[in-house]
Amino acid sequence: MEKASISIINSQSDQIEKESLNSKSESEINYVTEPATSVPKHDHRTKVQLIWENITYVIEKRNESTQILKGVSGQANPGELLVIMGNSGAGKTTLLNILAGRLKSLGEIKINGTVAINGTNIKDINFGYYSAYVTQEDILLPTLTTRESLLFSSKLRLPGTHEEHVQRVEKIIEDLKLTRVADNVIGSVTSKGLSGGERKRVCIGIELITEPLILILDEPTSGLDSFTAEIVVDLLLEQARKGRTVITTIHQPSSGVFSKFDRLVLMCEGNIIYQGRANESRKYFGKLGFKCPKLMNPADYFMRLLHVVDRKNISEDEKEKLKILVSAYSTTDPESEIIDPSELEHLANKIFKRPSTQMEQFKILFKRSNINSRRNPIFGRVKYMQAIVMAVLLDLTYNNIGTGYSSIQDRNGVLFVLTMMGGAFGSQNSSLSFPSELPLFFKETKQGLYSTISYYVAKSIAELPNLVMSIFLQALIIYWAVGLNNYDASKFFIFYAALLVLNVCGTGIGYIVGALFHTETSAMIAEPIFVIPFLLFAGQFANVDRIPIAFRWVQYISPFKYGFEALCINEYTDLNLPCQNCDSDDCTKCDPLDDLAFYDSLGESFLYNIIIIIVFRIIAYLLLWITAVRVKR
Ligand SMILES: Nc1ncnc2c1ncn2[C@@H]1O[C@H](COP(=O)(O)OP(=O)(O)OP(=O)(O)O)[C@@H](O)[C@H]1O
Repeated sequence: MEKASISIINSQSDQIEKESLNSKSESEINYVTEPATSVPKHDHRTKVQLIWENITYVIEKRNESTQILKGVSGQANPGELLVIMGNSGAGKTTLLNILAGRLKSLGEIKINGTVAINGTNIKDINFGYYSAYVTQEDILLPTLTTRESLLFSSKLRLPGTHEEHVQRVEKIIEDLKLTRVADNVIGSVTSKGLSGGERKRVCIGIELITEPLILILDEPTSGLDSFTAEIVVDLLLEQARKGRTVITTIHQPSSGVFSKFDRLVLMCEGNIIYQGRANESRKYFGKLGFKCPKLMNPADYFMRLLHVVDRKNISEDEKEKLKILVSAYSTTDPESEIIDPSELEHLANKIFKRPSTQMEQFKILFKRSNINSRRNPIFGRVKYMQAIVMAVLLDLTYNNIGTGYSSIQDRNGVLFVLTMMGGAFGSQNSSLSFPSELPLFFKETKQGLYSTISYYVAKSIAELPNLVMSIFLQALIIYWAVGLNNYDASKFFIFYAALLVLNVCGTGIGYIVGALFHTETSAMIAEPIFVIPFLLFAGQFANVDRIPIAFRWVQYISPFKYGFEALCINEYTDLNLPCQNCDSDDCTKCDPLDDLAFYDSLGESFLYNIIIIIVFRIIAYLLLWITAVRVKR
């Protein structure tokens, strides 16, 4: 589309709206320069037209250049639902991401062309402030309810009092017809929750919180049945009718859904081959000789028409068809309406402000993580179950350990198993903690809703209470059933503290694994690779001279070494145990600590593990921060 061909049409209604806008005070209209006020943030009467011109997307790999988008131009108008369709691999998602400002030239990817809203290049403004992007995947916390998901998002995105947030959320729940499921948990593949359509509506609702002027969606109806898909499309139409500019890709719409589209962009092999009113598309292709049978869904017909069997070896017939479609399109003059560019001149040079301070972010994220760790079985039920089952098993094995000679071996055994469990279980559970939330973290961090440090600190602290409680229960059951320290109550709390510190060290290893491996499966597989060396090279579970020289240093940073040491020092100090089987009082007294070659004091072994906790957590934070920086790019 030539820019020159775009004329300014000021319809009567636009004029009336402009006049009413003009009658408002400057502060009311100019929401852009005053973002930190209360609702509503955007004035709906502000209309935004998105125009993209001559967009090319080229991948240059090893002297080979692949052109994915071949200089496409077009426009999306306020008050309309624009749907992008095309064959698989046509470049729909690529174009959508460029329009949303989510793709930039980087490395082998070269992007050219301009995307502008009302004459302002989106590169010159904080586009995310005016637009919202709904991803194809539903990125939500499965443990939160619909209402909670919207409320936390509202608090993270906008300033305002609790009452204002509640009011805004209730309105969205009502508008999106989610009242019936407002207090139902989102759920996931493994735990039943909302239906696919309801989940999609929650995702859209979350993006509507900031009242964006442009709503961009990637395949919002994927995986939904035709009835549910129609509900979602109706919702998008409602949003468009409120004055928003709505752009979406849609895969296989039913004829009912297709008939609802306002405008249609059809793509084939990186070209736009139709752009205009959806209800005129059938006629357009008919004129070109591609007649859609009367009873056939036009969307199905177009998909068949645009289908390319093998992109690398396009057949002569397909080439001919593509040539006709591309050349016919370039000679058409797609309808052109444009909003007066002066209307949003104030969009330029907009400086985005985070809606909340670090402390506010921390408080909101802490509350959200707290609910998640209470409801997520990995951090809640599973942790308690693990702790109690292992405690019972140890009790059955070491019950009433006594103070005889053989109890030394048993004590070493029970303390060793506890050491292993403490580090390994702590690490295993928390290695899944980040991956389960990373998609949401990436999305929100990309939107600039909070800093990595606020998220990290809030999450680490929120996950502690379950750990503290479950380890306390475990310690309580084991200590008294086994008869550790000959039932000396004063030493119970040191025993518990040593176990807890060890578990917290383990969670540090888990966080590092989770921050390095971004999916639950890869984190689960990688976790033992990180834990076992700490165990194997701790210097106590294999003779030091067996450990390869290159790995001997590992013992000095092994939480297992200091954890086991602390448990043993607490156990054997002041406990008189005979060195051989003998019943008399003058049996030689043993010093198991000497046999174990423990030369640190109790305080030192605690201190070293506390240092390890701090260092591991800093490493995990840095890894997460690096990932977040990469995602933002
Ligand atoms: N970074 C990239 N590296 C290599 N190829 C890419 C890259 N990005 C996109 N492509 C290729 O560009 C083409 C268009 O991709 P895009 O995801 O935009 O297609 P689409 O029309 O959305 O397809 P679908 O409907 O199947 O999702 C595809 O062949 C894809 O493999």
